[in-house]
Amino acid sequence: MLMKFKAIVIDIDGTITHRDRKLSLNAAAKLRTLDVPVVIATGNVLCYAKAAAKLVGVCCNIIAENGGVIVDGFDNEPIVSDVIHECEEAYEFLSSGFDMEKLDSVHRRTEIVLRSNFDVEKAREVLGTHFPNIEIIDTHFAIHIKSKKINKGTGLFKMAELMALETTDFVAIGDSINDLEMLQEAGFAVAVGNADDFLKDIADYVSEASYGDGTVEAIDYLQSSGLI
Ligand SMILES: O=C(O)COP(=O)(O)O
Ligand SMILES: [Mg+2]
Repeated sequence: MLMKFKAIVIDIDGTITHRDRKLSLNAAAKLRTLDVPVVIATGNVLCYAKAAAKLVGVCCNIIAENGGVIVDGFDNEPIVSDVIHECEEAYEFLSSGFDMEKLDSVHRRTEIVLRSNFDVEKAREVLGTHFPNIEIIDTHFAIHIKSKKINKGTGLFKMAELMALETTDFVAIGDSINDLEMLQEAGFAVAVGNADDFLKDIADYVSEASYGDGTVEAIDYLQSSGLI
């Protein structure tokens, strides 16, 4: 029997936006029509993700800060992972040698995010083995200093529990490195056309179209194949 997936978990930047982060109206319109719940999973802070979810019209189960912050309902208290201290220490360690500009630091609770204006490879080298639980990732939209213990995959695991679903009940859609674990954890993985090659390699479906139009194409495919 054909597997019917019960929910969708979807990235924001690069997946329901254009290259310049403007919302893809096509993707928003498509997501709004779905009968299955749509969970937003993003590297952005919770208030940004909540506003995006509300405006797109999917609301309101959200995985923010790459899994560090999770909320199941617009007005509920978020679950916040206790991982910021080591990220702060890694940032302090690096900041004397690099010209780093923090983004959204007032609202960010579990990771440090930086503008993409410094040599990330070099920073990883300098970090070396000093912080074994910390990684630096580049989503093409920002640089994240984050705990290795947290990602959108661990976030999806918690969210699935909150929704009384299995992670394999989800279709996951994304575009970059911070979506990797989520796509691996989900029952069906979609990479949009602009996605990194390593994401396309592990995806069950790779859209020809890029950005928001890639999401529309993938959802059309899921619907016409009876997968959702
Ligand atoms: O926060 C980022 O760097 C990218 O955000 P995204 O996870 O919504 O693509
Ligand atoms: Mg993205």
